[in-house]
Amino acid sequence: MAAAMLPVVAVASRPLIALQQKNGIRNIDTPTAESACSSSTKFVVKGRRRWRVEEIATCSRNAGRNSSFSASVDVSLTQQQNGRRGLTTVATVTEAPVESEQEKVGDVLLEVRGLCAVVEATGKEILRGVDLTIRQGEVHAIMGKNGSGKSTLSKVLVGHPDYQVTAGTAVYKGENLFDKEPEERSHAGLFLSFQSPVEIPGVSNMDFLRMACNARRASLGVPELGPLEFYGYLSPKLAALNMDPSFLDRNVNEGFSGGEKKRNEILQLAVLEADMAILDEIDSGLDVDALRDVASAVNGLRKSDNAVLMITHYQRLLEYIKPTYVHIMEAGRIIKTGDSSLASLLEAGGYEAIKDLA
Ligand SMILES: Nc1ncnc2c1ncn2[C@@H]1O[C@H](COP(=O)(O)OP(=O)(O)OP(=O)(O)O)[C@@H](O)[C@H]1O
Repeated sequence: MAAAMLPVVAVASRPLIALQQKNGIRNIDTPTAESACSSSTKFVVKGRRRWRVEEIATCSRNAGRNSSFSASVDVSLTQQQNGRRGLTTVATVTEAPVESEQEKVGDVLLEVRGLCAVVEATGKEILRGVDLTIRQGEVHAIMGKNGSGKSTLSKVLVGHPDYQVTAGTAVYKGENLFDKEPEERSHAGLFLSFQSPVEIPGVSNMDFLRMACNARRASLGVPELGPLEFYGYLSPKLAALNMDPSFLDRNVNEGFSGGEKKRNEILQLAVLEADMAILDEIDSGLDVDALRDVASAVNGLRKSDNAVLMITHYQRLLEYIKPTYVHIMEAGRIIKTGDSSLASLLEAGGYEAIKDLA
């Protein structure tokens, strides 16, 4: 039986996160996971009865996502009967990135586990076990067929009274989100832009925005803004959205066109400087210019310590606001997660195209 102690060369010291044995080689022992990829590591290769392992031929490394590396360990073998030489890959090793090379990964902002929710009035189950982790600095997009539960998820997270949580957890900034009243969630920086923003007759947009802004500032322990100061704070945000100042004097969303309502939602987001913005179909009903304005305003608000969760049906929005992850929701669950290529696949081939993806 061939057995050899093989030095693995030229692989930096990184924690081993996966070792896959190839080509019929069994029992590749690594001393410890930690040292598996260090230059002094020796693999014990057994199991090729008629082949003698000569030496490591190559040990190549490829950069992968998140600065991880995969190493392919090749050895040259000699067939004992006839001396024929061959080359085979005996293992692929996936290494975690060393600390200095790691992309900055933000702290977890929102962690949802096994979330189930029903319509309060009827008991109809809509969410059937949603799992979702959102870190600071990330943009998540949720796509899915009509009626799959996307809006319900966003409304449950902000505490909409139409829904009752029946199972699961949601931890936001380390605290149980469901222990908080909707208002407290908002003060804690959770923001939902509604798919169909409501009109508030009798309340001027300016007063509404200042009230919301000051409530958030009070909860953060920073001084409230008077009318003049607030106008100074608001003006650049209004300009970023290409909104006419006359919108401030009108009642909240009253008589606004669909696109104007969406811009107004993002103006609210900008004023509140939310940490976790949930944007439910902000692209619906927007003309091309409005979509660009709204998307660039959202991009302008992104920081390393906040995050965005957007619900959309179309890849178009994701061309402007680049997602870190794209999730597909079906029947009240997230059934697939990937990068923006998932949205491209969906756009090209519909939901049928992603049905069979692993
Ligand atoms: N308050 C409610 N009362 C009754 N049914 C509801 C209620 N809220 C949601 N539903 C139902 O739950 C399902 C999911 O609705 P939801 O709005 O979350 O879907 P969605 O994925 O956002 O759909 P769309 O892409 O069409 O906006 C739908 O069948 C909807 O009719």
